[in-house]
Order: sequence, then structure tokens, then C-alpha cells
Amino acid sequence: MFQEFDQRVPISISEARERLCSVISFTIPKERIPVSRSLHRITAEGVFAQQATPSYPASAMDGIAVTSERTTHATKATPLVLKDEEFQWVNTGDPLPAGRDSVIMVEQLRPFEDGRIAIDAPAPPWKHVRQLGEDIAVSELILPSHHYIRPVDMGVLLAGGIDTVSVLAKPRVAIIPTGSEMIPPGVSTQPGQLTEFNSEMIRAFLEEWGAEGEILAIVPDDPRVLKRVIAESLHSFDILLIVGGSSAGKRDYTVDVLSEMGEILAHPVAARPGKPTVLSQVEGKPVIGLPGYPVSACLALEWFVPPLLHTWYGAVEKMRGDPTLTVRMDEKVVGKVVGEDFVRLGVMVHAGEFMAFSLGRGAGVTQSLSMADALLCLPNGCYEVEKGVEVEVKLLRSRKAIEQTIWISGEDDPLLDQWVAFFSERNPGWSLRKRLQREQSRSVLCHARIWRGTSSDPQTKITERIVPLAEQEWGWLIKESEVVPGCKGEAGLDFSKRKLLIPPNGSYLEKCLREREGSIHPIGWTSPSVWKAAACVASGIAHATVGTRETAERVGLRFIAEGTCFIGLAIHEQEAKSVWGNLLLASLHSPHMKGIIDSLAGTHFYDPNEVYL
Ligand SMILES: Nc1nc2c(c(=O)[nH]1)N[C@H]1C(S)=C(S)[C@@H](COP(=O)(O)OP(=O)(O)OC[C@H]3O[C@@H](n4cnc5c(N)ncnc54)[C@H](O)[C@@H]3O)O[C@H]1N2
Ligand code: MOO
Repeated sequence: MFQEFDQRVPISISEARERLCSVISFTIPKERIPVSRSLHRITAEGVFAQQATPSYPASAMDGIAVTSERTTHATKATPLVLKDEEFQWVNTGDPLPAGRDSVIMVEQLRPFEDGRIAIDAPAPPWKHVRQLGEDIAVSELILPSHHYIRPVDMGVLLAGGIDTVSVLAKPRVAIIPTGSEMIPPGVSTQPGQLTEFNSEMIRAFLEEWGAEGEILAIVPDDPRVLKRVIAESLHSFDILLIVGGSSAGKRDYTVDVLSEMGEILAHPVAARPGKPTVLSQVEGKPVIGLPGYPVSACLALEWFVPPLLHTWYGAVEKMRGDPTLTVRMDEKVVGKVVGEDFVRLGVMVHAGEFMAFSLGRGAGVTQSLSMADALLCLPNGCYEVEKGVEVEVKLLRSRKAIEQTIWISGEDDPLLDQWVAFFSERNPGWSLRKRLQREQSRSVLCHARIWRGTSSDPQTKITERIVPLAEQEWGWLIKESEVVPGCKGEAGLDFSKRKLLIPPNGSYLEKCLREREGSIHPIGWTSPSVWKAAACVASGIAHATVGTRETAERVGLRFIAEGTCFIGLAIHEQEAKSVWGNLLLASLHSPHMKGIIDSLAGTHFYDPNEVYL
């Protein structure tokens, strides 16, 4: 046996790893677990919010709630004295009382001794008010598939009304110690006996890496027993680790047993310590023979088990340590507080550079932290960072995860959320994210954008290619109780009295509305997200908005059709050929995506082969 062993040509670690990973393909079960137990697990599917946060318009400051219209004429020279019935005291988080649409901070009030209050500036509509769904709106995607769950993500899940989450099951790993001289820890040793401590060390490594190790009973130096234990373990474990017996001694049986039961992929390995490591597959499952010496066992474990777990979890990157990254700001940010101001940033790779932008500054927006790639600390004072300046930021996601993120801008839509959820399921390790903005004037640096219009008026730049996605019905989203009885279609809406929440400036649907003279009565703020706009209508803050039939159905609103529009993906011709461009287009062209599109109300798949400029 010694002769045979010696004749084998050692295989490099990287080649051995490649051989192992190329023959193994796991079937990964999902399991549903409480969010409270989900730390460091990986989502098995996209998670959609079941409740809004906040679920009512809430005061964002301590002060008084007023009706903005009443305060229009207040100035320093002519302060406005508010009567008792014209305001209510509110604390941060309180629901906004009926009829009020603005909050004035207590620091800005001038109280009289008799209890009356004066103000010397108007209160703009919705100032210091957290809108319904400001953080999370019902039905929006809050975590994509294959997302590594961190503490902030658990907060987002619970805030979105989710208390159980579907995650990828942990791989079950059998740890099989061998050697007749081994005795379990805690039992005193006699001469010739050794404490079996490798297994516990291996189990702890596995736990750190997200796998579940189970230490089996010590197998004596008997090939028949080893064979039986391996055969039994294959039924209930995904990966098998045999500890010891990997080399050429008279009582080392691992290689012989494994070559009888399956296929040896590598043995020995061109490394020291760790040379006698055995890599094999038995019934399609990876079985690794680790050398018995503890240092060799640990090193071999680190070379070969994490790549297997990587395959299992779909290349999801976890963050280790506290690294920093130099990024270039894509927009100006201004410090808002006295003290250090932590700005949550999205980071995008553009022309080989890391470009960063703010993801929202509200302290109540849990999603701004869960979605953040990095944190920029603005030092004490009203310090600002100009657009184009380089800054050092603390990373919250790995550099690789950032490099494998594709950002999409344009018009929000349920279709987009479904696609985002599906994309990371199909391409583990990659993610697709929305960059929607309240103010369209700000630059939107993105890899691609969702484009809406009619199929006959593509208004894109000549270098962009439009990949058709779907044709959709669009129209009014309105509360059932608001429809004028007996009237059908648009006649059912009495525009003269309505406060409308309009979609973002410059959006196609808004353009359609603007063409109807006098139709729009904005309520004072616009929403970057279709979900948040629809949620405001559902709650009665606005009377109507525009959107698609699917949005109306998701949020429980009446839909009054206006016409059809076309939704597609605009991508630069050159970028369509890049690695990420290919992934993006391949996911759109998949039969699964067609199924998703056709399942949405009022939405029809558009033949993606019909590409035009
Ligand atoms: N003639 C040759 N002998 C050896 C070779 C060789 O090429 N030719 N290779 C050496 C190398 S390198 C290593 S590494 C060891 C590994 O051998 P095995 O995997 O067969 O390990 P064992 O012989 O079973 O055990 C070796 C040694 O390790 C300790 N041990 C084993 N299991 C445990 C455990 N579960 N917990 C704690 N400690 C453990 C123990 O001290 C054993 O005596 O082989 C060389 N020999
Ligand atoms: O290669 Mo061994 O594993 O020297 O220690």
C-alpha cells in the first residue's frame, strides 16, 4: 500500500478544488424559520412586505400639527397666532390628527403665557411628517433571494410585517473521527490513547461558515465499520468528512474504502502540511478524507470545505472584518447635524471606479441601512462633500458583492420588483437593485434603466438599445369609496375636488396626465416609488395616482384604465455585451421571466427578439 501511495502524483490545491467543485451539484432544501432566528442565514426567495412602515402618516418631530394652508401668511413681522382649535400637540411618532398636513417643531414656536401659540413662518405641506410607507410600502420587495441576513435586515423584515422567512437550509456535514487509539474528550487517557479533539474544532469552523456539523462516534481501525458508517451517513448528510487514516499506514483505510465506494478525485495534494488529504465523491456527494494531524486537518478543511459551501449557498458573499474603500461621490452631500453625520451610501462600479450616492437620510428608514453598501462619516460641523470628490467609506457589503451589483433606474413598477427578486435567484452572487429618485434633476448614474412609453416613440439616446419587456394597461388608481357612483371610466373621477399624488417628475405616466389640462392637483410632494404613491391613496392621504393594473390589485385599489403603455429596458449597446449586460438580458429572455410577466394583471409579455433602436 505504501508503494502505491507514493507513486501517485500530487495534485495542486487549486486543481483539486476545481475537480471537487465541478463534479458536485447539490439539491438545496429550503426551510421556513422565525425572523428572530434568521441571523446569518440566506434568503431562499425574494421577500415582499406585508405591512407598511409607518402604517399611518406620523409626526417626525415633537411639536404641533397644523393645516399648512392656514399658515401661509405667517412672517417674522406679522406672526400668526394660532387658536386652540387650529393645532394639536404631537410627539415624534404620533399619528397626524385628521385634517392636519404639517408639523412645526417645538423649538420654532412662540408660546404665550395664556397658552396661545404664535408662529413666524409658514409650515409647508407635509413638513416633518413621515409619510405612510416612507420606510416600507406594502408589496414592495424588501430582501432579494440569496441575501445574507444581517441584524439590520431582521429589522427590515419585522418592520415589513414578516415574522417567518424562507431560507436555504444549512448543509449537513458528518464529521467521522477514525482511529482505535482515539477516545472522546473528557475521558482520561491511558498510555497509547489520544484525545479526539479534531472533530470539535472542525464542527466550530463549520458553524462559523454556515454549515451544521454533527460529530459521529469514533470509528475503529476496521475498513468494514468505516464503510458501513459512510454508507449510512450518505443518507442523512450532504458532505462527509473523515478525520484521520488518510495516509499510508497499515491501519489507514480511508483511500481504499473511498475508491471502492466511489471515485477518488484527488490524493495526495501538493502541499505540506495536508498532503494526504483525499477528495472523493460517493453517490454524487463530496466525501473528504482529512489528515489526522490537527494542523493538516485545519488547513485542508479551509482549502476544500468553504468552496463547497460557496457552491451550496450560491456564491453569496459575507462580510468579514471592517474594511474601507475609496469611492467618488456621484452627488453632493451636506452634513445635517451638529456632531458626526453618518450617510448611508449605495456604491456602483462605473467605468472602473466606485461611485457613491446617498440612499436617504431619514433616521426611520431602516431600508437605508439594510440596502447600504457603505457608510460615510461626515465629521462634526456642517461639512459638505462636493460631487466628484473622493472619500474613504466603511464597507457594509463586500467589495465583490458591490462589483456584482447592477443598478437600474427609471420608472418603478411591480414588474421591476419581480424581476429583481428573480434575477438574484437565477444568478446567485449577483444582485439587481433599483435606484429611484425623488428629484429627477439629480444625476442618475445607473447601469441600465426601465423605460416606459409607447412602442412607437422610443425617446432614448442613439447609443441605447431598448429591450422590450411588456405591454401594460395604465390608468387611475383610486379608492373604491371615492368613485362617483353610477359613472364609468374617467367620468367616475371628479377632478375638481381631488388631491392627486403624482408620480415622479418626468415619468411617462405623469406626462400622459400633464397633457390633460388642469387634471393635476399635486398634494405637495411626489413619490419616487409606485408602491409608496399607491399606499398613500389606499390610506386616504391622496385621492388618486396613476399606475398599472397590477399595482392597483396589489394594494387593493380600484383601477380605471386609460390606455396601454410599453415597458422596456434601455441599455447602452456596448454594455449589453459586458458580463453583467449578458446576465441581465439572459434573465429577461428566460421562460421563467415570461411566466412572471404574464402572471401580472394587465401585463403581456412582449417578444424580446423584437429589438429596435
Ligand atoms: N509512511 C508515511 N507516513 C505518513 C505519511 C506519508 O506520506 N508516508 N504522511 C504523513 C503526513 S504528511 C500526515 S499529515 C499524517 C496523516 O496521516 P493520517 O491522516 O493517516 O492520520 P492518522 O495516522 O490517523 O493520525 C495521525 C496523528 O494525528 C492525530 N490525530 C488523528 N486523528 C485525530 C483526532 N480526531 N483528534 C486529534 N488528533 C488526531 C494523532 O496524533 C495521530 O497520531 O501521516 C503521516 N504519515
Ligand atoms: O502533510 Mo502532513 O499533513 O505533513 O502534516
